[in-house]
Amino acid sequence: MINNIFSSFTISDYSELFIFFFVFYIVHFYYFYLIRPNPLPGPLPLPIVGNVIQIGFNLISSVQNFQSKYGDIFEIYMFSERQIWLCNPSLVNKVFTNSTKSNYFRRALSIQGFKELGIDKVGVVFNRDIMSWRYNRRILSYTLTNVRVLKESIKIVKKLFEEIEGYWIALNICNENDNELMVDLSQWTRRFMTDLALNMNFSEHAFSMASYFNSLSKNKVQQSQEIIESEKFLKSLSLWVQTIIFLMFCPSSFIRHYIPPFSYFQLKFQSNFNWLNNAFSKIIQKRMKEIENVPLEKIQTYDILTTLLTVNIDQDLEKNYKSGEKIKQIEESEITGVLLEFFVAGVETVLTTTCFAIYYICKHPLAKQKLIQEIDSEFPELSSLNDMLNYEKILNNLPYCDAILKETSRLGTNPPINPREASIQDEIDGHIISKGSVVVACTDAIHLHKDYWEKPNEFIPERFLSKDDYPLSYSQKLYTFGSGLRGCIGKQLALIKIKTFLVLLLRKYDIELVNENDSAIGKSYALKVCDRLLVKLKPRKV
Ligand code: HEM
Repeated sequence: MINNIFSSFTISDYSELFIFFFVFYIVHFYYFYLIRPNPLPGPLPLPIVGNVIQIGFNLISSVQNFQSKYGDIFEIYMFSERQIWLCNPSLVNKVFTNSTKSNYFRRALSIQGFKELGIDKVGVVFNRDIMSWRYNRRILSYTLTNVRVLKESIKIVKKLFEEIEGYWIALNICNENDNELMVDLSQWTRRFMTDLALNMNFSEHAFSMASYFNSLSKNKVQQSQEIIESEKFLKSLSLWVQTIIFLMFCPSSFIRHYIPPFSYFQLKFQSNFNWLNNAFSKIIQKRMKEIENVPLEKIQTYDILTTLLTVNIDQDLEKNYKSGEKIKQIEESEITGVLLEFFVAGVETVLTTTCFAIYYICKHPLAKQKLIQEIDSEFPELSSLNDMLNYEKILNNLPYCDAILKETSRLGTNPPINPREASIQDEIDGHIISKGSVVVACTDAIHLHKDYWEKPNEFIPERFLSKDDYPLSYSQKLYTFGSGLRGCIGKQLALIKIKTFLVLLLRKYDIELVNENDSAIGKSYALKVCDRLLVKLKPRKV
């Protein structure tokens, strides 16, 4: 019977049917939109895509536009998901609380693609299993704040800085006439921080600086098998970061698997993920064998992998472990997950902060001068600079450098938003937040809020030093590393890496922007990025 009805249909009947269903869908969509519970101001969503088209390719400026139109709290539809965006420090206290009873404990990343790869159950960043997250976080916090690991990071920065200087010298930076060299510091820093992360994670030398040097110089570093392998590994890691972004912004499993070109990317990313897992597994197995029969006190490598593998026999951790539970060894699949996360969370953030800081001090000569004075007075002997660079000094004796980094990351907040999920029904600023809602702390907007920051768009590191001139408690409103239970566990390590790099660079080189009008801060879809930082470097004569 139904067959008979359809077979009698003409093309115009099909068109009318389509139009009918389409109009029905639109009316249904807006009817339910208009009667939604707990409405907030916000842009009118379109069916299926929500506000994605209004946001376009620039999330950061869209937040600013929405904030100026709708105020500090508004709603956005990412496809069909309603999200509540918060752009005021007074609204995010609950999100960033330290309380273990936090209602916003889970990061809002219930993403089908993450489930398909299994990364929603390992590590910490994307882990949605609270028990496993809690266990991993404790072990990782211990690892990333371990004094031996932090001291080791200073050693590796020094070693890699010697390597980078070698390339600069070969590129003729230090010739006798003191000719200065023009370098794109964003490219060099990208390679430096990537090699640093690989060194820190595995104690394996990486070659992305060498390979970059080869692309610039006629006198190439020998293209060994190691360089080629390392390049392959680094490309694969960069694809991995793209995988995460792809999965976050293309949530539909059907589209990813069956609709070109998404299906092409899905396949490419999946096989890259398999390749990386395999590569990590080989490294982990090899290291396990190396340390198998060595007593803990004899182990001299303090990279992150070794620390994770020996965590169950480390007495310091046992002492800190209050619950009395026995520490079990962290599993191989977990270690792979964790190390992959560190590349997503800990490379781009570190390198952009470093580049932005250099950019801002070049734009603000007075701040540069104060920073150089601080560094010179702390590390007076250039000849013995390497011996003087120690953990305590880097950590505690550079308050102006700390203020510069705070101000830099306030203006260049990365990531600019922090999405969390409400675990129970709650209330923020008199608005009901229903269970499961996604609440987004817009940290970039918070850091530029005109009611909370004096001259919010200006670079004033002093605001983090002087309580008299700047009466508001600024540091408490700074969420560059997040805050509370899900706050960044790599903060100390990141600061040590960046500060050591800055000390070495500024103690040895005069640095200026090639073009004063260049802006180092570019924008990708969801991150502030530094694609180009052209500077002139000249060895200092002190
Ligand atoms: C300047 C550099 C860095 C910045 C600006 C930064 C920023 C952040 C932010 C904003 C969060 C989210 C916090 C929250 O939700 O409250 C975070 C989380 C995290 N970061 Fe960083 N980070 C940096 C460096 C690093 C490094 C070097 C590592 C590791 C090697 C790292 C590992 C992590 C991890 C594992 C988390 C997730 C913690 C959890 O979910 O429990 N970060 N980071």
